[in-house]
Amino acid sequence: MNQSSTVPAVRIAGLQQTFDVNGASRHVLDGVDLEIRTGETVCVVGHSGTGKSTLLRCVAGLQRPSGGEVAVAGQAVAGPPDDLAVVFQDYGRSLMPWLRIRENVTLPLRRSLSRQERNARAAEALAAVGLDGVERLYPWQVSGGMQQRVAIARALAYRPQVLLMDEPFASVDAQTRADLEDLVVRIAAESRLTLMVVTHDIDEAVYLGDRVVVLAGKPARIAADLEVDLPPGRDQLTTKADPEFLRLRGEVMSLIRRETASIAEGVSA
Ligand SMILES: Nc1ncnc2c1ncn2[C@@H]1O[C@H](COP(=O)(O)OP(=O)(O)OP(=O)(O)O)[C@@H](O)[C@H]1O
Repeated sequence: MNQSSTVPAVRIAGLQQTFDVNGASRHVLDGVDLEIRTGETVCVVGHSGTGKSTLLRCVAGLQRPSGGEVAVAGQAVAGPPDDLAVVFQDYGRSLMPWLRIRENVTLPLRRSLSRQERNARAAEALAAVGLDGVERLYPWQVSGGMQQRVAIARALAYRPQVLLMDEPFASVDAQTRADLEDLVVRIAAESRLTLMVVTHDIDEAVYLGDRVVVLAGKPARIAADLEVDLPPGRDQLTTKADPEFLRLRGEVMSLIRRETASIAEGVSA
């Protein structure tokens, strides 16, 4: 076994995050430990405000943790890592409306590749997300679901080793969401891409993930780290009716419900 296959794609150890809010200290994450293997998809779920996005931002190098360590491909994170891309929920803010779709996709490659190489990458990435022939349109000339595909294509064109997604499908309708979930399942299966997906949606987490991690508590820690033992080749109808899918979904839901109940008790106490 070569050494690179033993180094986790993402390693989070003893992560602490405290924010200073109007002079008061808010302890959000308390000793989070998580390793994600190369090629694995890990979905992070938890109650609203638990610290899921904060955790993702620490991995993306957009938030400096108060304590602990984060490493991507064995390198300590001190700023946005080279081999990592992020897709956010709000495609409307992440795409530049004054740039055509091709230029939006090639934007992160402007310094590193020639125009010809950039355009070839854009064509390949747009084809991978099922968007051939839209290169010359502006983002506002296509639907919301298509805009989120453009944001995913931009991340893929960069050819990252690790892709982070923060509520990537929260702003699209249910059918588009299912299509985008299937797109991500296909991309993850076809590549060695390592994926960390933050989502509110428990069904989505179990459907996409090789593992589902539940973040809970105030301050939050990992309350559960569950292997998703479902057959490969996921399908919206058969996978979501599989007894193992339903069992896992129920387990995650009860963990989050327990958390919601304890927060409510804390508020009324
Ligand atoms: N820069 C910051 N300064 C102060 N507080 C912050 C900051 N970023 C996040 N927080 C607080 O940290 C907590 C966790 O926020 P975070 O956005 O990570 O939660 P989340 O689980 O992603 O929530 P949601 O599911 O609602 O998006 C919240 O109480 C939030 O207000």
